[in-house]
Amino acid sequence: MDLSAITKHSALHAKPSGLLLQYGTAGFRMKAEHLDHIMFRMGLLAVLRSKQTKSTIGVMVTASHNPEEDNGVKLVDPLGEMLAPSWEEHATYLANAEEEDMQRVLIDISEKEAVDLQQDAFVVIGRDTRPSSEKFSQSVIDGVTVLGGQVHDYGLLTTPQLHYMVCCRNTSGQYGMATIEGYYQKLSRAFVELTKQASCSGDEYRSLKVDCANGIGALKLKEMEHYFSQGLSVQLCNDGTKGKLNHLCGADFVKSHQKPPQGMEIKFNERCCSFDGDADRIVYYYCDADGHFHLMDGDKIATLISSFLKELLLEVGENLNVGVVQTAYANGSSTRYLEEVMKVPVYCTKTGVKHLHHKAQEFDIGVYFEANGHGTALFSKAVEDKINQLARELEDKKGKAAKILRNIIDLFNQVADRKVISTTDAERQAVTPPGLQEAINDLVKKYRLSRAFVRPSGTEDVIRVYAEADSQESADSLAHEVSLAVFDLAGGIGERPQPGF
Ligand SMILES: CC(=O)N[C@H]1[C@@H](OP(=O)(O)O)O[C@H](CO)[C@@H](O)[C@@H]1O
Ligand SMILES: [Mg+2]
Repeated sequence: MDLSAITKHSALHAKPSGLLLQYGTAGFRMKAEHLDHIMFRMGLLAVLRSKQTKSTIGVMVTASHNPEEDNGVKLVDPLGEMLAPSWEEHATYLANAEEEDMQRVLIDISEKEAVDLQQDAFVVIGRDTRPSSEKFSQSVIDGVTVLGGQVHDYGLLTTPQLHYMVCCRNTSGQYGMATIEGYYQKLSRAFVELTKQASCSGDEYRSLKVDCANGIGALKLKEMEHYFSQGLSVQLCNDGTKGKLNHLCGADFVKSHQKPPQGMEIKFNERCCSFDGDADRIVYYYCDADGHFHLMDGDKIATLISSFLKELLLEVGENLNVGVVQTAYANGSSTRYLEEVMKVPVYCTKTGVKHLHHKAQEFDIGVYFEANGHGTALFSKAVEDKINQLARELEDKKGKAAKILRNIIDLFNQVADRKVISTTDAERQAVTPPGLQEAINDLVKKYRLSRAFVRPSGTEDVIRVYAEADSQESADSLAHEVSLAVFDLAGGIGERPQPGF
């Protein structure tokens, strides 16, 4: 380690004094103006992680669904998973070190993790379309190079694409080619094959309106469109030519407001979907003949995927262990349906893809989705080998089902992201401040089929309130009452919460 070079370069990316940040639900997120030092330091950390794992590490510059003025950064571990929890702690430690402590902190982390400093390091970088992202990826590159690491900057990428690149590079191309071309080829081939195998493949099933949240999804879908040939026709809305990133559009807006995004006109039965700012969430929706809006969120997607997989497995005659993983934000009726009707075991983890991903790895096939549209299906290596073999050996109906399963495996990009209020029981119960959980319990009792919980966000400076009940009015009213309890018991500031949003 050239310690004097590190000190010199670090001073060019100086930390605002007194600023303390934490590696949260999905990395660091903040107003962009406070983040330059974090970018440089995450470049340094990525080199140490790369040396320790002797693998390529990814760095994604994005703040996903947050407003355009924010930015953020997350590290991607060797198999495309989110950074290991112990390294999240190192990230927070390094992010908060004062300038004069930088050398000591880097040495500390290297010693704790037995990093061989002589080892080569390789880091790949991607970024979203925020105005601040390009400059920030330069700061990451500065951090990587000053510690002697090599860099490949992929430039503009979606988060799932960066995860894919990292996995390809660390599996010597077995997962796919580590190029944008390789990504489009692998996914579109599986998709086109699947549409040929599907029983309903008329034209009306092949068009989709896509709300791209005015973000990176628009650029990348435009590139990918050509690979679908006749398989899919997409119409892009909110493609970034006019509107602001994530403003009144995108998956987060559609999910939390339960209405269509601005900038998209929906006709009866048109198939529509929304991405978020880094295109790692998707939610689907349509309007019925009466103009009513129907959202197919992560809960619904998980239910559809797991029932489809179970049907195919029954067809091929394989009895595999399929599980679904959700968070506390999953609607109670989806959990009941999965457990009682589908007879699928359902598990609840803390918010954040890393927690769901980890749990889903325990199954032969683990389907996980956050209600907001983050998710995928994971197939164990043994299951993947078995399905490949069945697809080769079986014929007729069984063979067809095995081939469909084979294409589904390729289509799901399986590499994944792995204060005053504190919570327990997968965040469904508030432990502090005293009296808050009791107040919530009393409010929930007033409504039928209701649930409610609160937790501090890990990506924004807010407390999130969740409520469900047997009608929209009851859910809104419960949400309002719970937010008042939070305001009163957790020291709310500013105006008291108003009903509705
Ligand atoms: C309720 C909700 O949607 N929370 C989101 C949000 O985290 P918070 O910690 O709630 O701010 O952003 C995360 C990253 O995108 C996502 O994984 C998570 O599901
Ligand atoms: Mg995102």
